[in-house]
Amino acid sequence: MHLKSITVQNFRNIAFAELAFDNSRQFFVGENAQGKTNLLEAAGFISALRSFRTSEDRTLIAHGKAEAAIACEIEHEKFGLTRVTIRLRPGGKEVHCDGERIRKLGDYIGRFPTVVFTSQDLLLVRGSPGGRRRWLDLALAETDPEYLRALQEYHRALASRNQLLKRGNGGASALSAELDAFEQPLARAAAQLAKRRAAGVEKLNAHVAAAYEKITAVAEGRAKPPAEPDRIDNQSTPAAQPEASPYPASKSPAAAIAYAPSVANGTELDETGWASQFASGRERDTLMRTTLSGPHRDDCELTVGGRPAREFASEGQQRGLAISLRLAEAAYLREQTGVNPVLLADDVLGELDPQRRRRFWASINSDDSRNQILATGTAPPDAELGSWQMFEVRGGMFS
Ligand SMILES: Nc1ncnc2c1ncn2[C@@H]1O[C@H](COP(=O)(O)OP(=O)(O)OP(=O)(O)O)[C@@H](O)[C@H]1O
Repeated sequence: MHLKSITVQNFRNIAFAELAFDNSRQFFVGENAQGKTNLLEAAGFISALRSFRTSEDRTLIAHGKAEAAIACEIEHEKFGLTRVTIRLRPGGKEVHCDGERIRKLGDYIGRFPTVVFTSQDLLLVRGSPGGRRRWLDLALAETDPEYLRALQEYHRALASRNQLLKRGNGGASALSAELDAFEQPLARAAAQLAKRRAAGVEKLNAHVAAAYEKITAVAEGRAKPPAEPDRIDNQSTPAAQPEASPYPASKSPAAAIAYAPSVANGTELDETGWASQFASGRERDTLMRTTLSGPHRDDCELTVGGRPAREFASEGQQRGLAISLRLAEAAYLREQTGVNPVLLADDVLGELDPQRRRRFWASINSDDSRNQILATGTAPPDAELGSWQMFEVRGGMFS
């Protein structure tokens, strides 16, 4: 899809901006705190009706204003020319798509995919599991309405179960009838989530590996196993040298993502299996006053050269991996929906070393589909990155 225009009103520090985009890529240049990210945030809002920076919609409304608005004209692979308008008020949002009021997120999410690249993406690699789960949930929810339904059902049932556990009067046996009632939908949704996450991550993994290989000179090959712990010279044993590997270095996967469910055999459990799983955790959960395991505690394991990226990858590799996750997300969305997402690159280019930066752009440009890219920076892009439609941003004004 292609954003042909965007109009933004009372959105953070943007009082009013009406921007028409040509068929090339758009670059927003300006000093810090001028409104560059705010514009990308508004553009990204059309995908899942949420900001990529905050879950608090009210913070998006300009100080002292009653409401904010975003309107986009989109050239879309499936729907043709489409107009989306969004009004944000402290009490909620109102969304229209070609004049039709959207009432359910499930009827809308995934129609207009965007993928955002920000400096915060490094947290996908280095941060806690919650960030990776949110990333995965969004990619899967945007491509699979059943996934979104299961996710919503799971979180509703989980919140009710936790509320009950917090009250906790009388221990697990006293609560058993009520727990039964909440664990039924919880188990149904958990079985769906685990199965769909496993399948989704497997597909994403192929894209992560391909993207990482494209943007990284895969000279890293197959990493050496760690030295034996009782050797004080910190040398690998001869058997652990790379030539002992049964795989040629160039064939070993450089980067990978794997589903790491919090319940080890979670992907094999059906609804009944999950129900007994939750039931068996009642004593412990009542004591701790919360549900300690389940899909809400899942993670994704990221590796480079077969080793956990968080502990062993270099800073450059971690940045490369974070960007690969986003490129993989874009490829996955395109593969699953047939719609080419708009890429929103928020000042990430400066953070990559020149070689990875070149490869990043080459990997995007080599794509048959040539995604539209809206990018920001405090300085104009290098000449080698080709031509852009340039906008200067100052105090929430665009010229
Ligand atoms: N609700 C709001 N109402 C008015 N202004 C706001 C609101 N929320 C944020 N701002 C202002 O928006 C500005 C930040 O804009 P933005 O995050 O787009 O910066 P930027 O141009 O991307 O800068 P950087 O290069 O530092 O990321 C700040 O001046 C901030 O005070």
